[in-house]
Amino acid sequence: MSKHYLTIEDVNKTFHTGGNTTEVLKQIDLTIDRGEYVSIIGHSGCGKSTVLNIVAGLIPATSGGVILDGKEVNAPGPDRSLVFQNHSLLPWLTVYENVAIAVDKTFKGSKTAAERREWVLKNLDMVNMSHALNKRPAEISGGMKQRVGIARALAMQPKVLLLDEPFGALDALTRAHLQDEVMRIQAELQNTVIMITHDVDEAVLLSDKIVMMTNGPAATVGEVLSIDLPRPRDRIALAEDVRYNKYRQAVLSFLHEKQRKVETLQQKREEKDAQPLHSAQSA
Ligand SMILES: Nc1ncnc2c1ncn2[C@@H]1O[C@H](COP(=O)(O)OP(=O)(O)OP(=O)(O)O)[C@@H](O)[C@H]1O
Repeated sequence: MSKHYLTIEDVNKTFHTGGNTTEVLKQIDLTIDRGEYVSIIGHSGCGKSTVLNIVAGLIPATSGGVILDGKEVNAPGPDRSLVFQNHSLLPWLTVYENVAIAVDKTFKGSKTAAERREWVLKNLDMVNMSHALNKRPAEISGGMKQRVGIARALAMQPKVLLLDEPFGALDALTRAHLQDEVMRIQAELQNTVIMITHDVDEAVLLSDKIVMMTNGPAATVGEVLSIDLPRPRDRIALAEDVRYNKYRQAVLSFLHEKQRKVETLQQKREEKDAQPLHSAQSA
């Protein structure tokens, strides 16, 4: 058995829709240790959310599988919490109630009502939302909603926190602020996190490891980069840091230069394959 906390093993995913077959993921292999913060980065549509949804148990892999803490994942479960880019709070419930509903469901048998209440308050305090307990989602900003979503996910004490572009819809300042909060919380709780992002700086700042995916169809893991920067990390100080800039450059180079080379090679191969047919037609 793998010694890693989470193993994604030879995962392939093909979608069949309306008579079309699309091979989205091909042979995804990835190992993640307990407490690791892992980002997945790759061009739009390559299959990042599909990987996350498979780990969440929301969709099955066509072949291969996911093992979390020694158990195969084949359905959603409270051991994995998912936070989406567009917060998914229930609009008719208050901030407090949105977290309480998840806490009550998860801990009904193991915590008393008073303990559950305290736990909800603690998690909302952790994301600095104690001042808005009785507000409804429509009355708070996008960044605040996202904080409540993160508090709700953390409050369930999942084995793995799955973040699908959690800061994607936020303005730059709110985004930076929330990234700092997530780093602070991570330092305290040592969660195992898989985060999808399009933002190279965000990936380097937050991660222990960056997984770079190749372009689809049939996307796979292109490279895995370990980010060996000491924590706590300070964005201002890091902007001048040679290692930080080297990591940043490595990700940019993968996304823009290496991918282009692969695409050019593919294009040349396709053109070569098409040539006899083309010559025969024009003859
Ligand atoms: N349920 C589905 N049925 C058919 N095709 C799907 C389904 N879900 C995803 N796809 C296809 O799989 C591919 C990968 O989608 P996915 O959302 O995983 O990519 P992504 O890398 O997360 O994209 P983005 O960065 O734009 O959010 C896309 O071509 C998409 O159209």
